[in-house]
Amino acid sequence: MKLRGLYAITDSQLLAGKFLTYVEAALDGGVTLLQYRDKSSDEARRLREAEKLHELCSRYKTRLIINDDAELAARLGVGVHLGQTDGPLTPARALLGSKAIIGATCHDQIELAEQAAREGASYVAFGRFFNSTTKPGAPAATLEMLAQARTRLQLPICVIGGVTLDNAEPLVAHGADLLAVVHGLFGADSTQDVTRRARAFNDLLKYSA
Ligand SMILES: Cc1ncc(COP(=O)(O)OP(=O)(O)O)c(N)n1
Ligand SMILES: Cc1ncsc1CCOP(=O)(O)O
Ligand SMILES: [Mg+2]
Repeated sequence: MKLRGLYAITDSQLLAGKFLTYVEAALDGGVTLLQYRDKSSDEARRLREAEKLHELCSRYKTRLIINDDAELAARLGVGVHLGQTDGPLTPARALLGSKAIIGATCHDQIELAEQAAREGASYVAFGRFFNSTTKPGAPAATLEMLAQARTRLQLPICVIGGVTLDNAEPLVAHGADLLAVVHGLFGADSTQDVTRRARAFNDLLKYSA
């Protein structure tokens, strides 16, 4: 399976009161991966929301990824995204099986990505590339690092952090396969604009590979 396209990531604050309508609008425009990212510890709500997203993703044939929580991913039979402090990849792979999509945060370090590849990651994520209101303190990565990573890694490369329609093109030109976006997608004023943005992100990835 080729992992290339828009990687939409939910944000519980930004999507308050419009969670499912905005997510469905994005799916309508085309989403390769959807990540459920909720940093709260309300486990019951997290399970409920993840189940709803799972249903929606099944309808749109989009793969769901759970941020941070391999146990919840296993419960739903979906993928997981793990940061450097979210637990090791090898047991997550054993828990979720060989077909699950498992992503790893690598900040700006190609060595972390090479290690993640050895441990069975399905894609590696670098960033933040731009200022991010969602995660302002994330370590900064550069286009030069991305180009280097492209030459050294066989895995799909995901880029994250302040990605918008106005700044995504150089990321694609330097080797990104997946554009991971929160505000640049869900910060729209209407569902119609979310769908338009999703289509436009996908168009950026269509013609180069
Ligand atoms: C696609 C993608 N890339 C990076 C991250 C960041 O993961 P992490 O460093 O664990 O930070 P949190 O998102 O958990 O705050 C991500 N979630 N998704
Ligand atoms: C989770 C995460 N990791 C690095 S930046 C970031 C936030 C991405 O959100 P936005 O697209 O709004 O900058
Ligand atoms: Mg994490």
